[in-house]
Amino acid sequence: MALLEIENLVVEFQTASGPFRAVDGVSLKVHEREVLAIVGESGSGKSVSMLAVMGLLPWTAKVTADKMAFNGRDLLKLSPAERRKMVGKDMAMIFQEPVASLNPCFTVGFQIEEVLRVHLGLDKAARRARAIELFSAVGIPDPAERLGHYPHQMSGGQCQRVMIAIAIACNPKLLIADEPTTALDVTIQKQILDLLMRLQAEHGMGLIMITHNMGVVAETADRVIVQYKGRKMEEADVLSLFESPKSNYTRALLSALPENAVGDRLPTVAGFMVDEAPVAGAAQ
Ligand SMILES: Nc1ncnc2c1ncn2[C@@H]1O[C@H](COP(=O)(O)OP(=O)(O)OP(=O)(O)O)[C@@H](O)[C@H]1O
Repeated sequence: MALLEIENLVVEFQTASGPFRAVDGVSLKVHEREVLAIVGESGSGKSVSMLAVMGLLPWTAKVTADKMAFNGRDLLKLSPAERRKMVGKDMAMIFQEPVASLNPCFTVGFQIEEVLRVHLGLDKAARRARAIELFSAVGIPDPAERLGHYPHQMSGGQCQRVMIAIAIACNPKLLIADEPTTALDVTIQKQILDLLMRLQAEHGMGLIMITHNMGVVAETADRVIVQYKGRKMEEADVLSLFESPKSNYTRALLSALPENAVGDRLPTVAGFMVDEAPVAGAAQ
């Protein structure tokens, strides 16, 4: 049984100019301990499809699917209260902007301890001990002292480590990482990716890595979904995708890697305003 199984997910937003379809019939599966990358350019519906799984979209979004099941439970039938119990505990998400994702009004210690209180019901002493343990696990120096800091007192990389600590606090079965390194310095990006991969392996989590970076895909993923304009264009294991991409869009993404630059001009993904059909089997 897949950990997460989605069939024919459609997300439409009500906008002033009428309905806008951000996700158009995406299907995917993630298994325990598997790393699935969802790759595609900005606006291709990567974040919206995962926010739909988490139940974190605004009321203007209409979410429909033939199936949306997590760990054997039908997400489409869960009450809001049941969903809240699951999100942040069994499935967790980290975001692109770590500083903005934390609440500036509370210490990072309060924020992680609140997750431990709400989801696990730990008492004060146990919460503090576990928070220190989690901060150490994600490589935050002087963890006991750091618990008393506010987000603005920490660097972007440190805040992302805090976000990761919060996300893994309840040992989730599935972690969704939405461009987790994009907002960070290049030097820090690799450290955060390495940390995520180490934690994924240690905890045996399923991991969905949302990215527009093919380098990140190559370093992390077992399987890849290529998304474009809300549709799944191609799905393949990571080696096949790099060695023999089937869709023209995937080929264009790969040829747009900076190492393929000629002279001082970076390659671009051009000419995809024309619609390309998904490759056979991608729509499943
Ligand atoms: N609340 C909203 N109301 C209307 N449209 C929205 C809303 N949220 C997202 N969208 C639109 O849905 C589309 C998909 O957005 P999404 O954030 O999923 O893209 P993405 O592939 O994750 O890109 P990025 O890498 O830039 O985050 C975009 O065109 C976006 O403008």
